[in-house]
Amino acid sequence: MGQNIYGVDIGTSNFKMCCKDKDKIINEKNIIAIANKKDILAFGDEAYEMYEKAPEHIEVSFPVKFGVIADIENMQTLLLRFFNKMNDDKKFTGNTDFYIAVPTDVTEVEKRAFYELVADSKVKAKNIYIVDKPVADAIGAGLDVTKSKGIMIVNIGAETTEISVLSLGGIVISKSVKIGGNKLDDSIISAVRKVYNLIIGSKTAEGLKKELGSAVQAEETFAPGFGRNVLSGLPVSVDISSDVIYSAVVDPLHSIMDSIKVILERTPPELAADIIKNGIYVSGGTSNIRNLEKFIHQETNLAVNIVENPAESVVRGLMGVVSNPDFAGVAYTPQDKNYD
Ligand SMILES: Nc1ncnc2c1ncn2[C@@H]1O[C@H](COP(=O)(O)OP(=O)(O)OP(=O)(O)O)[C@@H](O)[C@H]1O
Repeated sequence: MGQNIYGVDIGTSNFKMCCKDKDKIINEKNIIAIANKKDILAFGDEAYEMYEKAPEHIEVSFPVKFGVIADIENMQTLLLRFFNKMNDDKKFTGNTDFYIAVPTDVTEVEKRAFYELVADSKVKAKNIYIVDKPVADAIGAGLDVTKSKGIMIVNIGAETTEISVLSLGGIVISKSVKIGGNKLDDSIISAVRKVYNLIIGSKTAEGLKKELGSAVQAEETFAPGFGRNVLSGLPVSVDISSDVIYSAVVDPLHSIMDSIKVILERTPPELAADIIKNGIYVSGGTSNIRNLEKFIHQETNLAVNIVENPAESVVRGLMGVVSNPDFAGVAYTPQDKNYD
């Protein structure tokens, strides 16, 4: 009988899982495709291929909305599928412990749902621990969260941005706003329709964001956008300008900036001094957008550190908690926090 330890970061757009004994991270779309309301056709990246393309009898859905679990049954199925994939579909017979990253600025019931998801699932976890997502995020960024030093970490995901100030292994302030990469995609869809009379899907918008997106205005480049012309109704390909994409993404980025400024204003002065010295740490998939560092620096005058491989920072941090005894104190059970 072996024992293995898994870390999970259940995001709105992406599911991330790692395992202590395997040098492997699963990072796939958190999505499931079900036919005739009962047959699982595909999950993860394979199901995402079907998104916005499937006929009526196939439902392709994301079970997490705005960072919280909206569809427990499908999320449990996905957890088990990803767990089996991590184990190469071989039956694992030993003990399994789970470390789950949980957002902080949500209700206790919503937090507890993450615990129950794993507790009630067929992964048969022996022990389940919770780590606050911003704490795991900072550890994944390579920071020592246990010191009496203020750390500001901003995670810009798909539907939420979590802005937190940490010290001594705990959260001093944390605020979650419902703006992330998906808002940028929606904004691109509207702009492309307005400027080019072109209706595009969300996958095309996401592709344009990755290819042309920038948080500050940069030299104009073009990429093809495939969609349907509003007037003729016919499918067409149009060369989309990076200037149009920039104008679309800058508004939601400014809204995120406003929330960062609010948290900076509320940060106790001694911790603010540490943030001035060390800068702001930025993670989450959306922090991959070009020139974000420059944009946040222009707005705050603070140094900005974009975390390496920012979408996987939280799940890396969970493995940091497991492997470094100095971080043992940041993991807890619902009983410890009385949200039982
Ligand atoms: N190169 C890139 N440029 C811009 N955005 C990107 C890039 N790569 C990924 N993204 C965006 O990152 C987002 C996914 O990030 P992440 O995996 O951190 O989110 P999540 O954890 O699923 O969401 P949430 O934190 O809201 O629950 C998507 O909106 C995606 O389009």
